[in-house]
Amino acid sequence: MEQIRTERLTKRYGTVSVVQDVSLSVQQGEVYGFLGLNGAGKTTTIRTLLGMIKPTSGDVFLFGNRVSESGSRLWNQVGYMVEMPAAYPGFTVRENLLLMAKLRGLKPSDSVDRVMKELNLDAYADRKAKFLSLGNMQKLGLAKALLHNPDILILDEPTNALDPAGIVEIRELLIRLAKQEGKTVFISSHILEEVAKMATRIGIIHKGVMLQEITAEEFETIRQKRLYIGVGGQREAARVVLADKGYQAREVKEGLLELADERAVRHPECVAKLLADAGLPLSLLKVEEEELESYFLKTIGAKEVRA
Ligand SMILES: Nc1ncnc2c1ncn2[C@@H]1O[C@H](COP(=O)(O)OP(=O)(O)OP(=O)(O)O)[C@@H](O)[C@H]1O
Repeated sequence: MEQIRTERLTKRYGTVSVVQDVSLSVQQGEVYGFLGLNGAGKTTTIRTLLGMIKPTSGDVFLFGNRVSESGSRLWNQVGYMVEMPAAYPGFTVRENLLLMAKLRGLKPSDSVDRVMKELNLDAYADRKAKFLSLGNMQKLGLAKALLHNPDILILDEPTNALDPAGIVEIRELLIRLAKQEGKTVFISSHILEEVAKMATRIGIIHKGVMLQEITAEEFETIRQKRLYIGVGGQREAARVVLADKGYQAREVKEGLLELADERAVRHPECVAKLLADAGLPLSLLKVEEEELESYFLKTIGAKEVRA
């Protein structure tokens, strides 16, 4: 079931298109990773999804309802966090959540206890918001977004201020919410690796334009793999042996050669044997996937070349 859809969404400020003809669709239970550099148009897209700003043209639908025509009813089923969350600084974590629960007309104790547990905020329940670390502030923001157990979660850079442990925690929480509870999660990020670890689908936006939309599986298969071999001081000798069998090798740093062809990546043992037989034993042999960031930048770069 489709939960989020934009149709040729465009937002212009003056003559500048900050978001240009973005069409995307997110099904129930998906974690959609909306990936782009700073200024790519992620926050603007998210704000239009949430009805906070009006599109210049195009449409936004949540649960099949056009956002511009839907009343406040819609927001009972949507949780969101856009940019750095705010909280009442003099209130404790629990008080902030109780207040939010009250505003949402929820039975406070149940929902507040549940989200504090989900986000491991129990230990900070009685700490005033102004004394929280940036990461815990962000968790408080997420807790507020989850308080009413919404079906759609829309989160702008949700792991921005978190430490590595916090990132893993939030990632696992979001995956669980999607997989086990069927929630639909839309998150923006500028870190490909982060998105790749939790998203079922990834949309890459650059300069307001959607460049590519791929599933997590497609992403795994199109990422280039390379074979790295350590040849010590025998670089030239190794190259000659490899070239003789049709392998192209490039030196990436001293004594380390990189082979990009599929034959080498699929059968590194053949490469190792070939060199060992030639009296050139390897000090290292490993297959590595392309750096995620480089894939991201390549995708963006390709667009720039075409433009
Ligand atoms: N109200 C506005 N008036 C004019 N330009 C704006 C306005 N809001 C955003 N922009 C511009 O739109 C572009 C996209 O901004 P947006 O915040 O959507 O990007 P982003 O991908 O979310 O980046 P970031 O991660 O930095 O928030 C930026 O160049 C920004 O300066």
